[in-house]
Parts: sequence; structure tokens; C-alpha cells
Amino acid sequence: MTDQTLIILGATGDLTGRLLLPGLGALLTAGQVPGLTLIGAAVDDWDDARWRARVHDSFGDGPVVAETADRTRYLRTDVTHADDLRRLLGEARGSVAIFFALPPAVTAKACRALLDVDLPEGTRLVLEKPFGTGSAAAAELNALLTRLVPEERVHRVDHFLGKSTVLSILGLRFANRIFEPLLDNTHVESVEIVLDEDLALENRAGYYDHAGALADMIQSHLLQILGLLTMEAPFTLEAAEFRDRKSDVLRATRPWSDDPAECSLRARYTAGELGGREFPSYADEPGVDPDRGTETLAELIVAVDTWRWAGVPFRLRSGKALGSRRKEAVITFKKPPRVPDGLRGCDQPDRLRIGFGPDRLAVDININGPGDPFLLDPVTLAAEFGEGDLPPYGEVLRGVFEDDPTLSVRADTAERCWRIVEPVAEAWRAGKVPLREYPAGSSGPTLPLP
Ligand SMILES: O=P(O)(O)OC[C@H]1O[C@@H](O)[C@H](O)[C@@H](O)[C@@H]1O
Repeated sequence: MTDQTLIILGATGDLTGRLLLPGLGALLTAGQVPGLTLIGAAVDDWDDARWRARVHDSFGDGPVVAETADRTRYLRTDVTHADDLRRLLGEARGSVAIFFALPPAVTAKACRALLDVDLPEGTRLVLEKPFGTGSAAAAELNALLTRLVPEERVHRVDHFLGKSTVLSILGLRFANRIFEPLLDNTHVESVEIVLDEDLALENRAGYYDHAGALADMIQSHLLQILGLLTMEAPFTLEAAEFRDRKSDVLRATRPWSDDPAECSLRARYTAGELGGREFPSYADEPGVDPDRGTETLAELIVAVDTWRWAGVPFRLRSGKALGSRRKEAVITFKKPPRVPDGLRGCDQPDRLRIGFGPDRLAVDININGPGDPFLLDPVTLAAEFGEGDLPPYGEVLRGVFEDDPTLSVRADTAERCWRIVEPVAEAWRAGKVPLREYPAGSSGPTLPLP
């Protein structure tokens, strides 16, 4: 690999500290990017020493990471000014990647400023979700990006597409004979993709209060997982093929009903207790504008209008400050067509449950358990896929440094995912779906499946 430079715009922010630097540290420790030059940039009045301390803290111990952390520089930067960006690039060596760890509006301004800068050949641009604020803004940003670098060098990060999760789902489906033939509307009753968190706002009001659960989780992560679960088998895992197959099914995805009140739910948490801690109401969290009506829990039922999936409801759900953590896709199968008279007690449908981070698999079935041989018992067969060798941000960054866009969300797909949720977001803004409430620590409301 040639010399690499990673420039992080938004180096003092939460994302950089919480996810990006630890992911990078793991990648460096694995010896993947020897001699990396790391440059932190943000508008805050930090100096090299303060930035290096942050990098050291996130990287932990080890000679390889220490070498990068000792050399890294911090440059106070207005990312919307071409002169400042030019100065940053002057510090770079070899092949450059620019990571925009910034809110969407600032990212767009920074990209506009880059139009006046000569980017070194091979520069990669790495953008965080949410990508734009809607399909029109995403299309505008995409048009701007193609004026800067070719599409293959734009990495739209979705850390749920870390390699281990992607490969677990594709391996389960396409490297086995057992499940894939059953994954269609003949056998599947419904699918749920759920990301319930027991964390509340975590001091992220500045970002979250403008995003809400629909944009923060459903438009991005959950639709990507839906793409992996419903796509047809790719011929190879090369970026173009893999992304084409994912895009095919997302083009066929739409809200279940024309009436968003029937297929979507929005709610926000009120005060409550969670894990022995008292949580304030979302509306009273510092930095929140209660009148904005931001949802902390969103549910959307979608249809995937392909021959294979037509008629199967997919529930996408994510919420914060819920009583228990749940991060999984659950495929519920139709009941067997006929159970012989005399076999009793198999009311529970079969389920395939795929857990994310750590990736695991469970199959709920009915079998003859101990005791009465005519009485069926629900049993769970479970296995761990094991950890990926890198955390998701490490995997995503590896794709960037290796110039491999497989895990990146392609321009058309990012726009498409906005178009899927937009009718719902519009109905919410127009007050057509009430904002419900749930106490922090409860299980939150849910929609009945059609
Ligand atoms: O489950 P993980 O990997 O922590 O990801 C969940 C997080 O994903 C982020 O992308 C969202 O912005 C957060 O709100 C959310 O908490």
C-alpha cells in the first residue's frame, strides 16, 4: 500500500472520539495502514498536544498506534474555506482520504469549498450518514461530489455495513442450502428489523434533535440491512455487482400503505428509569427544542415489491431509552400447512433471528421435548458467528484505504433510501401521524403487523 493520509474534518466532535478513532486504532494495530499520516481539523481552538492526547486515549497502547498518535497534527480549520482546506492538503503525504465527520449541512458547504481546491489524484471522500437531509439535498450533494472525484472514490459510510455483518448475512443466505429456499412470500409471514437501544440521547442533541429516529436509523442502517436480507444472490462480491443487487431491492421498497398513519409510528420518551438511573424527558434534555417534535422512536412497515417478497410486511423499528436492548432481524415463518391430529402445543411460529454486533443466529422451532412425546416444545438452536477481526468503523476505513467501495452506499441508493421514507416524513411534518409518548425504560409502542 502506498503512503496514506487521513484528514478528519470535525476532529473535535463526538463521532471522531467515540467511533472513528477507536476503529482507526484497531486497523493500525492490525498492521493494515503502516506509516499513516493522520491530520485532525476543526474550528475549535485546540493545539497538537490536546489532539494527540485525544488520539492516544482512543488508540490505547501499542507501538504502531503510538507512532501515528505521536506524529499526528491538529490544524484549526474553517472547513467551508478553500484556503484553509488547501493548507490542510499541504500537510498530506501520498494518497489522501478526507473524512467529513460533520453535520450534513456543513459537509455540503465543505464540499462546495473543495471545488476551488486542486485535490490530489486518487483522493477519496468519506461521508457520514445521514447523507443529505432528503432526496433533493442528497441528489444535489451527489452532483457536487461527482465534480470533485469519481463515484468509486466517494465512500458513504454506513457502519452497519461492516464486513462481518454483511458477510454473515450473505454467508447464511448464499453459502447454505437450508434457509435460502424458504426466504420468500410462500413461506415467510413477516420480517422485523429492530434496533432498540437502552441508551438515551448521550449529549448528542445538536445532531439528533434535527435528525430523529427515522433519519438517524431507518433511512440509513435499517434499510441497508433490509437490502442484505432481501437481495438476490450476487454473482461475485465485487463492489459493482454487490451494490447493484442491493439497489435492485431498495428500488422495489415502499411504505406498506399509501396512508402513513397506517404504516408508521413516531414517539418520544418521557421521564423514566432505566438500569437504576433516572432519565429526564427527551423534551427536557439539554439542547433539545421540544417544539421541534423530534421522535426518539420510529416504526415503518414497508413492502418489497419483487416476485419473491410481494405481500410480506417488513417492520423497521428503532428507538432510544427503551427498557431492553435489541439489535436483530427476525424472520417469522408461516405456520405449517397441517399439523397431524394428536400433536399438541406448537402454537409458536418458526423464527430465524439474526443478531447484529456481536453477530449471532438463532432458530426457534417446535420439536418433541422431554416428557409427553405428543406435546411439542419450543426450542432454540443458537450459534455465534463470532466477532469480526475489526470493529465496524475499522472495517469501513479499511475499505477506504484499500480503495474498495463495496461497503459504501452508492449515490443512487442513498437517494432511493430517502425517497422510501419521504412520504412518511412529510405526513409527520404535516401532523397527520400523532407524536406518541413512552416512559424511558419501557418497551415503547409498536404497530400491529398487517
Ligand atoms: O449499535 P451501534 O453500532 O452502537 O449503532 C447505533 C448508533 O448508530 C448511529 O449511526 C446513530 O447515529 C446512533 O444514534 C445509534 O446509537
